[in-house]
Amino acid sequence: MKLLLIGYGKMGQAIEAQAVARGHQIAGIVDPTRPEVRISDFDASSVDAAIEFTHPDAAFANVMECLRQGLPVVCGSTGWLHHFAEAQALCQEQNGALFYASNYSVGVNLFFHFNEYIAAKMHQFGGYNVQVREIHHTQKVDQPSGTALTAAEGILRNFPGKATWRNEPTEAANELAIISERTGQVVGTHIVTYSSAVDEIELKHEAHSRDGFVLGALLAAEWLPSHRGVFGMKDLLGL
Ligand SMILES: NC(=O)C1=CN([C@@H]2O[C@H](COP(=O)(O)OP(=O)(O)OC[C@H]3O[C@@H](n4cnc5c(N)ncnc54)[C@H](OP(=O)(O)O)[C@@H]3O)[C@@H](O)[C@H]2O)C=CC1
Ligand SMILES: O=C(O)C1=N[C@H](C(=O)O)C[C@H](O)C1
Repeated sequence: MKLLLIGYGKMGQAIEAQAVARGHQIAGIVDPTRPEVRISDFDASSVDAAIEFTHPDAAFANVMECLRQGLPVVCGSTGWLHHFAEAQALCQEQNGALFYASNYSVGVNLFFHFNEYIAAKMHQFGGYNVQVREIHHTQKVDQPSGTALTAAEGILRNFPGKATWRNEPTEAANELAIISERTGQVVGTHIVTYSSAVDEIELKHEAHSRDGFVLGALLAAEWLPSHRGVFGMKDLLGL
């Protein structure tokens, strides 16, 4: 496949290495270090899929540009989902293809799945409070992480005692606390804790490297060109 990489930081560079190892060609790399290369230089005749891992302030414009150029786009950037409905609308209007996941790791998507099941059971039996904690490297610009937000949304859908989330400890029973920590080079750790007066249950995902995110993004890029619409990891993994 011919892939366009948008963003050539930690994820973009890791994706390039695994993509080449899987037999793909890199049709172009769009990044501030290469101002001469633009998304508008590419279309469906030169690129099978674009993979976007940039910055919360850049992702929306990049995704919109890909859709306008008729490029299937796999986006992993976090912190821009307040614009997601606009991207969905353009995708539908253009009969395009957009894939988004706050986390491309297969393990994290199983973690989301089990977390929703546990949240529903915990609420059913009562007596438990719940909290989300995420730990990342100090270069991360958005907070809470996209993954923590997806986990929190899964809890809010299944644990009716919680109505909203707050990115700090909270005493309000109807608020779900998301605690964010930034330290060292931590790739990404997410912990959901259910605690009662008598015990505690923890669901934890710890990424040992970026390889799991990269593999998931490449699987999405290989799957997306034969589909039309807006998709996520549940579609890819059949969860
Ligand atoms: N969904 C998932 O599974 C994962 C998501 N992420 C998310 O992906 C994003 C990128 O992460 P990561 O690679 O670690 O970040 P990095 O900061 O290492 O890399 C981002 C790159 O994008 C570049 N960039 C900034 N603006 C633009 C633009 N308008 N067009 C093209 N490139 C641009 C940056 O350039 P410069 O430095 O010059 O600004 C930098 O080279 C983050 O939002 C992160 O949260 C990360 C890992 C997994
Ligand atoms: O910025 C990162 O590094 C990561 N971002 C994603 C997020 O915000 O959840 C996914 C992963 O945790 C790494």
